[in-house]
Amino acid sequence: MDDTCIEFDNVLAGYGDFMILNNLSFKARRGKITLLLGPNGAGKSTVLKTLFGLLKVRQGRIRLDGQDITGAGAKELLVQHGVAFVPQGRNLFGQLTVWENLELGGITLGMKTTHARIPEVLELFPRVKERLHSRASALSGGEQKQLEVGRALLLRPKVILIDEPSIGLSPLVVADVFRLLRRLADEGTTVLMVEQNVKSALKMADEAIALESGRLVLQKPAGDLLSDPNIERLFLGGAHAGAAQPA
Ligand SMILES: Nc1ncnc2c1ncn2[C@@H]1O[C@H](COP(=O)(O)OP(=O)(O)OP(=O)(O)O)[C@@H](O)[C@H]1O
Repeated sequence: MDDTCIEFDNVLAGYGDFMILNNLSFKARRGKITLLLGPNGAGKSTVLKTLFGLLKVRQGRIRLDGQDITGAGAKELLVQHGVAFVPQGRNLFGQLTVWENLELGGITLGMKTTHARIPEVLELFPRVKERLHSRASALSGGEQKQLEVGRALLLRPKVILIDEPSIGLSPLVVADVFRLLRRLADEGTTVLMVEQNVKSALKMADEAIALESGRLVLQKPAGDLLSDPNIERLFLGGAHAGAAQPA
């Protein structure tokens, strides 16, 4: 059986007249964690935004479980196709409480279903659970990221797009977030993630995709890349770091 969940087929997309994804094609498997790598500006975040309908696809197709979703908007993707997007940075309503942020996350479900699901989600995040009535802005960075992931999980998504979840978090919290993503994938959720913390992310991911100038330059099992002696040169010092060394 074909286990492709996400498929980019020759996708051209960008901002205004400036194209960032240049005929990008790749596949990500169902129930796996696929990591998007590449130098700054390669188009990694743009892949997530384009998939989530925030950028227009100028050419090519995007498919989800074989269904053409090209041109679908964020709301349709979220509600009808079960795609959740956790963008980079802070995306909570800081003045509202943890509970209120969760209620807003479930707005498309209706309050009855949302209230029934909130306790399930909180079981995953004991520290957030203890602070239900605190303002979201009063939580630590790690707790806020956990709340954002929890808010996305309320919708029981089949696909999670997550952009640099480790930014601003301590290594211990990053490990918690990665463990959670691993567990979700093992339970069948497809995860497509951008992460600068390349070595830690490769340890928990299944597959790695590398972009350069909006094109696919490599797709490999994450473990193979982790043991590749060129990894430092390729992804930790920028794609051209080796070439830039003085003779
Ligand atoms: N809203 C925007 N308007 C115009 N150009 C943008 C916008 N957002 C991003 N870009 C440009 O698109 C290119 C790709 O950006 P993107 O954020 O996808 O890269 P990235 O691979 O995720 O990089 P990074 O690792 O630095 O986050 C960059 O040149 C960036 O300047």
